[in-house]
Amino acid sequence: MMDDRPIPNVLTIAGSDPSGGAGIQADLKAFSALGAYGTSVITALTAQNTCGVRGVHPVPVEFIRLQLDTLLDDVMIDAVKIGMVASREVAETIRDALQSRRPRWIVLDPVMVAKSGDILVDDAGIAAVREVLVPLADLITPNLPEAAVLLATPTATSRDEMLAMAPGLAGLGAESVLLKGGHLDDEDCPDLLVESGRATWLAGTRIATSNLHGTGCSLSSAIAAHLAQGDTLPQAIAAAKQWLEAALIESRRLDVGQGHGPVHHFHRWW
Ligand SMILES: Nc1ncnc2c1ncn2[C@@H]1O[C@H](COP(=O)(O)OP(=O)(O)OP(=O)(O)O)[C@@H](O)[C@H]1O
Ligand SMILES: Cc1ncc(CO)c(N)n1
Repeated sequence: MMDDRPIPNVLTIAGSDPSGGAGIQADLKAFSALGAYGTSVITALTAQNTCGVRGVHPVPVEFIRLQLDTLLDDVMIDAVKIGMVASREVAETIRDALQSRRPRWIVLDPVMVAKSGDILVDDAGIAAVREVLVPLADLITPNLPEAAVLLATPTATSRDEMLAMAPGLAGLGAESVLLKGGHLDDEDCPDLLVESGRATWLAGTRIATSNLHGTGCSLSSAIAAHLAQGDTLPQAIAAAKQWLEAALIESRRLDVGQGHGPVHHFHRWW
């Protein structure tokens, strides 16, 4: 059957994860699994596996700028997902590049800590992301510890405490916020969408798996891929959550590492 629908271009600006479950690698897999053409600008190399992070090697800021300018001078980007940003200089470089050639959609995952508990971005980097990049974003996707750091409040431990964070999160300056409830000690996995000051619960069934490496990266990239194809924000989030739930379930077929393994991004294909 002929299919003439145009395929959108999506960009990830993030760090590399050699184990393939998080960072740039997860983002490109999510874009490809969900019908978007993936491009990437790498902000840092990490030496990590499913058990932990052994090293971080930041890409010099001038070379991040060169990657961004070289790509954006040539390729029209429909949606961008921003992940690991570790310094103010990098945050400002990304802001400047995106302001002159702004994609329709900017999704920001405020990455701070890997699933292993290792720190990827220090306090100064986090402050820079909050001040420089969050106000540019159509959507930010903090998990509970990330939301607590962004607001300088204790980490929410219940749905009521998640709801209580909504006004503060809305005040950070992004258009919308998806507060992810994966870290809640709850039999479900509820996420809270805060859009135009309105908070909506998005239900999620908690899947019993330790394959949780890169769930946040994969979700934000899946949302960007759907937005680039014309979905509204609530449609894109619903579709991305449905895809991630199946990717978590089908991760049982993967045998990757001894720690927190990856999700199965391509479960719809193989
Ligand atoms: N065990 C689980 N079962 C089903 N959904 C889950 C589970 N854990 C997390 N999720 C969902 O996955 C998405 C990502 O949430 P999570 O809080 O794990 O992100 P994260 O901590 O940023 O991930 P990472 O840092 O590993 O990239 C959310 O929609 C969350 O509700
Ligand atoms: C490079 C990279 N980005 C983000 C995360 C968060 O999951 C990770 N573990 N590694």
